Amino acid sequence: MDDLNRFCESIPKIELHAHLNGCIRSSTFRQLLSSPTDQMRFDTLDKEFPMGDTHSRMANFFEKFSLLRSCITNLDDIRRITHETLEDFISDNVIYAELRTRPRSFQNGAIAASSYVEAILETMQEYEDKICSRLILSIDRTQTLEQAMETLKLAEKYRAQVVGLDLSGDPNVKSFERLRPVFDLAKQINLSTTIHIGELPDEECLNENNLIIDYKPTRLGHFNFRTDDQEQRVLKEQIPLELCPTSNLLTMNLSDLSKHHFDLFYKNKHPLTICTDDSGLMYCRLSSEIFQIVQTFRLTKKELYEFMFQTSNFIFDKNMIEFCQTKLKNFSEQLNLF
Ligand SMILES: CNc1ncnc2c1ncn2[C@@H]1O[C@H](COP(=O)(O)O)[C@@H](O)[C@H]1O
Repeated sequence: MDDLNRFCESIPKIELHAHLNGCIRSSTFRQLLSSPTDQMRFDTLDKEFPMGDTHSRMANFFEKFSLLRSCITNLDDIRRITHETLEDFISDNVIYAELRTRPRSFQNGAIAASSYVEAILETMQEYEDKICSRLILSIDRTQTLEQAMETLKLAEKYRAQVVGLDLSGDPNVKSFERLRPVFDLAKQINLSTTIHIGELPDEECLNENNLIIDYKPTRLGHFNFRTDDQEQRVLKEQIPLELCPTSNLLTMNLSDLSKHHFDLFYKNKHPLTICTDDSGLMYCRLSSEIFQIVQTFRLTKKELYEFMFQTSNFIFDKNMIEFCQTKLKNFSEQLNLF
């Protein structure tokens, strides 16, 4: 492993865009789906992502997601996934992580969505001395306004560890306008928000981008497809962007990372963070995502250090900014970096 790669591994890292059920290790998925009749499900997950355009890639992506979610059937499963996800981030020197998930109930509602959230929060708490982790609750684009409101209520109930609200799911479903009242309420109670934006190149998606930018969430996810005007607005408003290289490359159907919009926003000194999105599904780690960016866009060690430092400014739990910055400063002093 070369020096730069090692540096990307050892630098204290911040992960701000990781979907919990997208982080399931494939070995765990296989164990959870242990019945022989599950061969079809294994085959679906093993299928390579199709070549095709963004729409067909996205369809395949979401088919895989519903499979991953289907293997979590009780609270022990979600505790295990949380535990393994945190272990994986710790082994990659991640010091602060915001995980996101859509609350769900089990056994036809006998086990409530609040128990799902509590199981994750308790597991996070067990790891507090090894990694600082916080939870973002996701609203899925297909959900009703009432369901979304329930998620907001859960976020309020567990406010100490739940630090934000996310909108995600199949971008073919344009639902921001319908769900906006919930996001307006989130703003009123000072709950941070992050919204997936610009995941498809179609006109409807571009139209929805305008509504999302008008709302001005705390952070935006991906922003793969956008108009020049939308790009300028996000730059002007300085809305931090969560970029996920492997995931973006795959869904945007880009031949190589040099065409990724990291370049444009980085050159404009825009607030940015590099994230994994779905490390289990994409077989990626945060250090390798960062390494690819550093290598492709020729960032120096100092630039990467500064990049990580600026990322710490827009984590949702503002009480932990100092913690992240101290860890980074200690790292640079130990290595005599500057
Ligand atoms: C291109 N990337 C993406 N775009 C949009 N939504 C995504 C996503 N990656 C993941 N999700 C959303 O997160 C859910 C899994 O996490 P939880 O089961 O809630 O923990 C997926 O079902 C999907 O709706």
